[in-house]
Amino acid sequence: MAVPAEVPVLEVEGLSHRFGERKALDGVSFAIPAGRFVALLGLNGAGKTTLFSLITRLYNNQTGGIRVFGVDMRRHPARALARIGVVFQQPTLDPDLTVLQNLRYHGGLHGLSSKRITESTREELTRIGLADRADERVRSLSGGQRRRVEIARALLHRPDLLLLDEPTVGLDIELRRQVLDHVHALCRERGLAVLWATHLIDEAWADDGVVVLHRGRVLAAGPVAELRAEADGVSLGEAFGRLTAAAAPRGGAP
Ligand SMILES: Nc1ncnc2c1ncn2[C@@H]1O[C@H](COP(=O)(O)OP(=O)(O)OP(=O)(O)O)[C@@H](O)[C@H]1O
Repeated sequence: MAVPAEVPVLEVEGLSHRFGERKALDGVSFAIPAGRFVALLGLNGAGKTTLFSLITRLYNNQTGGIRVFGVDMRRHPARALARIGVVFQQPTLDPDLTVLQNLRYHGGLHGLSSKRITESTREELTRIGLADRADERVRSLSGGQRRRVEIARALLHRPDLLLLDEPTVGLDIELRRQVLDHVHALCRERGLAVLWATHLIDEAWADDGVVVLHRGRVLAAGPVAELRAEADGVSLGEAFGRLTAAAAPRGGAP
């Protein structure tokens, strides 16, 4: 179905979430258009994983709305979720299965036909340069290769939005750069919208978008360049530091 270019791939509006007395998210709003890489920057406990859990419907949103290409997550969860791919914080590949078996299993869970799984796995493995490792056990791959297989797996059903929750944890500098390069290329070449949660400032590049999440609130959202310009041209790290330092501590338990 053709979608007007102006409809954001992801719209989050006024989203709040509590764990008992603890407010983990407080009126979170932002949008991501097609082809955009957006870094969700936040310190530990900022609410990044809670936000991902709401977007992937692990939790029901209590207040506010989530729309994927205009499809309301609460009213039409299956339609909205079908357009999302997710890479979790913790590795979720089975190390004793081969790369291909891991991918085929996931494709089956998404209800893809055997033919479509074969086509998609071939395409994705070629894209990440691991087509010749398809029949090896995941255990024999490096950390960076495993991460790329997880990204390939998340793309098998051809989603429009890719969510990655701190996907470079445990990777060295070179592997981190490779994974970042790979995901940026997916945005450019395939028009994928990406939400990349991280506490590492340098993972947001100059041309990316950024959402600064702090203690459950969005302190800033927009292009990295705009955020820096508003802070008199300082680095993103400095701008982030100023924003979070200026934010008044919230009442109640953090
Ligand atoms: N299941 C839960 N029950 C109670 N409190 C929770 C639960 N999950 C998260 N929280 C709290 O909600 C807040 C946000 O946590 P969340 O895990 O979303 O942050 P985060 O930005 O992903 O942090 P990290 O970078 O450490 O993973 C924290 O105060 C956390 O303690």
